[in-house]
Amino acid sequence: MTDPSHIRNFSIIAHIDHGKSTLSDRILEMTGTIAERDMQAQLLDTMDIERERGITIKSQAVRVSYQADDGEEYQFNLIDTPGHVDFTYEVSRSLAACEGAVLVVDATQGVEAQTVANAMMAMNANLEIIPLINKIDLPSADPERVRAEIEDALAIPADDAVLASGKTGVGVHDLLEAVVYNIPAPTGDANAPLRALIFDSYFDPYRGVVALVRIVDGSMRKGQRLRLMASGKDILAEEVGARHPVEEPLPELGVGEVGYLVTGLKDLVHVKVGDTITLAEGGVDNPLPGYREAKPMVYTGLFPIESDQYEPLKEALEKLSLNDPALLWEPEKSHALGFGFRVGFLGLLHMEVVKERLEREFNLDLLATAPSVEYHVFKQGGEMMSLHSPQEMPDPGEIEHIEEPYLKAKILIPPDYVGAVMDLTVARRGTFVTMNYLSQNTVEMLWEIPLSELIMDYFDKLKSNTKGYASLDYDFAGYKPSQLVKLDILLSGKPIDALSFIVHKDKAYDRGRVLTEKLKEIIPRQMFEVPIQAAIGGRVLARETVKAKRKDVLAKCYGGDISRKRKLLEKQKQGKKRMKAIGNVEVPQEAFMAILKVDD
Ligand SMILES: Nc1nc2c(ncn2[C@@H]2O[C@H](COP(=O)(O)OP(=O)(O)OP(=O)(O)O)[C@@H](O)[C@H]2O)c(=O)[nH]1
Repeated sequence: MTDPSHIRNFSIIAHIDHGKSTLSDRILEMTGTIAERDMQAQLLDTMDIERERGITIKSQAVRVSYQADDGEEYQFNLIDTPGHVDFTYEVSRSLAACEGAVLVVDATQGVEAQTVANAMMAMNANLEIIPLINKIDLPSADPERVRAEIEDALAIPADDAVLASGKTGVGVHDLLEAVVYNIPAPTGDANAPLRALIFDSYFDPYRGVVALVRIVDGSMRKGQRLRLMASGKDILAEEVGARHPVEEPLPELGVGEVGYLVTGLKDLVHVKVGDTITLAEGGVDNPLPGYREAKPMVYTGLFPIESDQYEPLKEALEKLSLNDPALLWEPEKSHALGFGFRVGFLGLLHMEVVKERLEREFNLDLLATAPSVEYHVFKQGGEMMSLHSPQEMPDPGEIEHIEEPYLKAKILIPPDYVGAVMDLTVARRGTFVTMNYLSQNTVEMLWEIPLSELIMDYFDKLKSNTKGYASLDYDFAGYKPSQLVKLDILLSGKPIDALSFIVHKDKAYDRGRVLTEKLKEIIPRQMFEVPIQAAIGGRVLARETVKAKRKDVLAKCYGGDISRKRKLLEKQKQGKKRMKAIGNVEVPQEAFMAILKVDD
């Protein structure tokens, strides 16, 4: 057990890609936690997908010993947090376990939307913030401009901001010293009964559920009987210890320490992140303040391409949810696609990551329908139903009104792009709220925008309309009434439930027209003509036709070049993987996502 005066618990927070993970790697290396030869880039990003995409999805906690210039040895508990807005809730959990935060700002990019959002979260959690201007090795780095931006935009004094490069290691020693001197040591009552905060949890196939904990009062020992206060569940502490990041068992965890607890439970539901752990006997009555639970924002249908993969898909979802409380799912049946699941995600990135994991780690071929949000449909007579899928939409005659989720969106841009953001966001039914200058180079615009519009490729459009300068952060604002209708897509005259979507009345015609044009490009020619129609109720708004196939594909090869012929067949086969026969029409995956890509 370390004396709390020699413990420092901190998070590293930043806008995406500003270099948190690289900086964490360097800290592990420079404190000798990981020998250089064992160093793998982005060590804390343990999931394959995290490493490949260079993004952090799950928070990670690691304990580091640091021999400071004052000759004393300190225990640092460093918590790497995700930067993407989908995973904001992970950041808030991590912050609750810390006394301080290192706010990383890229010296070439300056303050961006999630820099502001994360800094706000850290301030609200009363953390001591150490600003760090990163990537100063880059020729385009402009630390003085960024220093001014941190002060103007965030009101954080930045005279003493650490100048560093996670890549070369310069400035990292300064950072470690700043952590010792600026971040307060944890305080807590060692003699009081145990109170510990669960800030993360995961499922270990051999040991069951492991909770990551921060001890606030008292201590936690192996063999103790403990109580999870929110779920009322009693457990036996099978093992406690610290992560370096390899787990090292310890006899006990004391005040201020961060570590892990092997709970012996087989189910993640009882181990709620944000819950307080106390003693089963003689414990406390008042839990620590919890924090917000993750709630899915977008829903999509996931269907196996081969119907015999339904059970394996269910098992895979069960396994993934063990480790991802934010993932919600229920069975869904589509006339067009058969049996599958409606799955709720925190956002589009979360959705992509989960789909990719299901396909890669569980070897499944899946078809995903276009993401949708949760609508509130008020029926005549007052009953409210939550709609996760356009297919569940009641008949218009039964509906009194519909409400949809809105977001408060914050967009940071250089002043030149205000007009471009206005045009795009108004076209997406956004309502302008206010705008102010954070600094000479940065304008902050606040908007209210329907979530359904945001998930339709809004961010990519925003980026391309502002030459990549815009950054975006958002928060749930609440539900508002909206004039929404269900748009059906018909192939060969039959409505295809899995292709229908919900759209604002005023946009229905345009979106229907663009979508039928897109589908005409996407759906391959078949042996017969395929009419594509967009309709509301029985009224057709737009129509296109996929012409019948004229020749055999192989005819193109003139019988000569064998390798080309093989390649062509190979290509066809791969294409097939992502196709699903709906009636007698082969429909590729892109058709389901085409609605997200309609231009305004
Ligand atoms: N030149 C230079 N590049 C850096 C430095 N730090 C990080 N990078 C690069 O910047 C990119 C993003 O770095 P990451 O460490 O993955 O950023 P992150 O903030 O952890 O990103 P998320 O986990 O996705 O939020 C990578 O390509 C890094 O190689 C630095 O100090 N100098």
